[in-house]
Order: sequence, then C-alpha cells, then structure tokens
Amino acid sequence: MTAIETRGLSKIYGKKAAVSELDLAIQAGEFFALLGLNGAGKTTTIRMLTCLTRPTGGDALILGRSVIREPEAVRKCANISPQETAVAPNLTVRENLMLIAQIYGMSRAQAARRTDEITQQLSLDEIVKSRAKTLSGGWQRRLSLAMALITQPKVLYLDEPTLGLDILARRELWRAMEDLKGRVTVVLTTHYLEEAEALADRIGIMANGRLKAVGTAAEIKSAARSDNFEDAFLALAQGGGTV
Ligand SMILES: Nc1ncnc2c1ncn2[C@@H]1O[C@H](COP(=O)(O)OP(=O)(O)OP(=O)(O)O)[C@@H](O)[C@H]1O
Repeated sequence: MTAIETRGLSKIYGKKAAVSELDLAIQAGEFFALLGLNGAGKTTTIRMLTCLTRPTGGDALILGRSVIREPEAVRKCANISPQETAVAPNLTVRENLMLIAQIYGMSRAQAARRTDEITQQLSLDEIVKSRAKTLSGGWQRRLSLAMALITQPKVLYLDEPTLGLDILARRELWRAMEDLKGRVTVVLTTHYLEEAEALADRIGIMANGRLKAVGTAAEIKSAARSDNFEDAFLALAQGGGTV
C-alpha cells in the first residue's frame, strides 16, 4: 500500500522554485530518507506533506488523503518530530508525555497507559522523573521522538533528528529509529549520509528543488557508478544527471 504519493508537487516563492514537480511514492512501513545539500528543498517538501505550507502546484496524498483538500485528515494520521520540540522545560519527561497525549484527546487513564508503553519502547525509564530542562541533547531528542510517537501516527517525519549529537547519543537514537522500521512510515531528513545508509530502505536525493535519484543506497551507488555513497551523493546532489 502506498502511504505517501506526490504528483507534480511544487512550491514557488516569487521566482524561486523551492520544489519542482516532485513525483514520489513511499510505501506503508517504508523508512525513506530525503537527502540534499542546503537549500535543496527537503524542508519545503516536508512542510507541504505536513500541511504547514500549501503547494503552489500539484498535490500529495497521505494515506489517500489530499494535503490540499483534506488537511485535517492528513494532520490526524501524521506527526512530525522537528529539530526543536516544544517540550515544557519545567515538567518531567512523564508529565510532558502525559500532557501531549491528553492534548491529543486521550483520557487520563489512556494517556497514562500510552506513556508507560512509549517509555518502555524508547527505554526512557531512567529519565522519566527528570525535568526536561535537565536532559542532555541525546535524551531531549529521544523525548522528542517519544512525543511524536505517543499518538501512534501512521506516518512520521523526522527532521534532522540527530543533528549536533555526539556519536554515542546518535547511535542510541539510531537504535530507537531502527525499531520503528516496518511499523510506521518514516520520512527522515538528514545531512549525515551514513545515517541514511544505515537506516533507510530507500533514499531520495534532491537538488535545486528536483528529485535527482531514488533507490536503495546500493542502487544509487551503482547508478552513479561509484563504490562510495558519499561520492555518489555529491555527484547527484550538485545537480548531476537523474538516476
Ligand atoms: N519562506 C520562504 N520564502 C522564500 N524562499 C524560501 C522560503 N522557504 C524556503 N525558501 C527557499 O527555497 C529553497 C529550498 O529551501 P529548503 O529549506 O526547503 O531547503 P532544505 O533542503 O531543507 O535546506 P537545509 O538543508 O538547509 O535545511 C531555498 O533556496 C530557500 O531559500
């Protein structure tokens, strides 16, 4: 089943085409990474898919619902874990999770049950009573992921989730993300190529608002005639030929 389908999806700001004629299909349960140099159009794409920005052309269907005609339905099935999540700094991890669950309409009992589940799933037990403001960067990101997952979205967008983390915290977050594979449709944007290579089922490379390549890391390397993913990425991300 297709979870995300874009048809000629475009966003033009003045004379600048931030995203041009994007045609992409992502399957349910797929872990998809969107890569590109600064300004390639990744964030604009995610903003359109999450109904934060209205496309100037084309459309995107999220589980069959149009981002233009049915934004409310789209918002219900998808969630985003942005770089900076609005955690309440003076609340504990548990209180933050309970708060989000209740904002999304769960009763106190339901929220408590979901909070316990997600705490276990993301191994947050040791920090559950800590105030959010006292957490390290790695734990903050893990809390952010938990807050995005608590409502059990079918589609999850992860916008540079490991930016600025040390290698240990990054690896720990990778493990948490790996756990989502097959269960949630994930679209990840990252500048860490090894992260995309390690986690993604397929990778899309954008340059100048256009999709230059889509495939597994191996397919992208082979199409770019390179043994090295970074070289293949650079060849495509700098506006080279379409694969
Ligand atoms: N609100 C806006 N108004 C005008 N131009 C914009 C706006 N948002 C994005 N752009 C332009 O659209 C292009 C794509 O930007 P976008 O933020 O989508 O790229 P990105 O791939 O996410 O980059 P980065 O990796 O730096 O986050 C850039 O040239 C950017 O300057």
